[in-house]
Amino acid sequence: MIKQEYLDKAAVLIEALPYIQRFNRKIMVVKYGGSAMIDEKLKKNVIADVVLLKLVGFKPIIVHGGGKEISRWVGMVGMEPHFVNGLRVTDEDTMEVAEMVLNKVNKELVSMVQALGVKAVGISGKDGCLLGCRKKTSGGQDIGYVGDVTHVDPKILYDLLEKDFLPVVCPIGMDDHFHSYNINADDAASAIAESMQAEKLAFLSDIEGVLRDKDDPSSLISELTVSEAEELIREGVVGGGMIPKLQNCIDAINRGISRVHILDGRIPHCLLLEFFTNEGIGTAIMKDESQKFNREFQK
Ligand SMILES: Nc1ncnc2c1ncn2[C@@H]1O[C@H](COP(=O)(O)OP(=O)(O)O)[C@@H](O)[C@H]1O
Ligand SMILES: CC(=O)N[C@@H](CCC(=O)OP(=O)(O)O)C(=O)O
Repeated sequence: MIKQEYLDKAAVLIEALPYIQRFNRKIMVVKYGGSAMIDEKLKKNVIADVVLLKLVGFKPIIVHGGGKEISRWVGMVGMEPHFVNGLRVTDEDTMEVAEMVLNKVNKELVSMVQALGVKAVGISGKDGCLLGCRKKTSGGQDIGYVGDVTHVDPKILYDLLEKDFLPVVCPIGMDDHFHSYNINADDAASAIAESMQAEKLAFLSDIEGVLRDKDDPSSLISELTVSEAEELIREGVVGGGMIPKLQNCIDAINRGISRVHILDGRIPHCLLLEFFTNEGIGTAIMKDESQKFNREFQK
């Protein structure tokens, strides 16, 4: 007997067939945040969705975080994690731990993809000079080896896609002097999506999407134009990590990505439901002139 979960997936995909054909071979960047990697089953669900996207003809690229795991290891080696405006203060020791942990998470995700029969290659932003950066400061404050992406060289990603590999990228970059920097994974994902003019950019987090009241999941805003998103930031409706995330979405749209999505990576089949159903499950952000309330499979 066929398992119900496969039948559900098949139903979503059958409904989405015209869309799948229209966007065949288009690049999708999926930012998979550490807060949505809470257990093995959920991780497997997300990876299964990404693999399915690849099998039906898209070209997905995973850019992952691992903030929670880095903090756990920083604690294990007897240091205290510190953040300024959501960015990890990264001294030399922290940089070493962050790079080790992100590489570990990277290879775990690669294994999970490969366990489903699709070949993946895990790289950091240092490989092939993918992510060039310079030292970032936060409000004039020195926060150590935190990088601002200044340049993306996507050649390595095009080469991997061309050879049919699924790229898995961790957010470590290099400056002009080949020093390693810790880059916020949202920044890395949007920089990559912009440089490749991806069809889609999706941020998987541990919240339903953008909420009018952050403690009330039923206040989910399903669709937002850039102006509305800017207003939510100005009015203080969004706070914490959602401010830079939404700003990244706005910037990505202003730089040519047509739709960007913020969704809950803890929901089974979140990517399929967001991309391939008219209602979606998260928040879709789009240009001001886009047609709202008619996702038409997120045109
Ligand atoms: N209006 C809002 N809607 C949704 N999330 C919000 C809002 N305001 C603040 N947040 C916070 O932003 C967080 C998401 O950002 P962040 O923790 O940086 O995500 P991630 O670690 O997955 O990249 C949510 O968990 C929530 O606590
Ligand atoms: C500079 C900075 O803060 N870098 C992040 C990189 C990982 C990340 O962004 O992970 P999530 O997506 O899981 O938050 C960090 O060290 O936590």
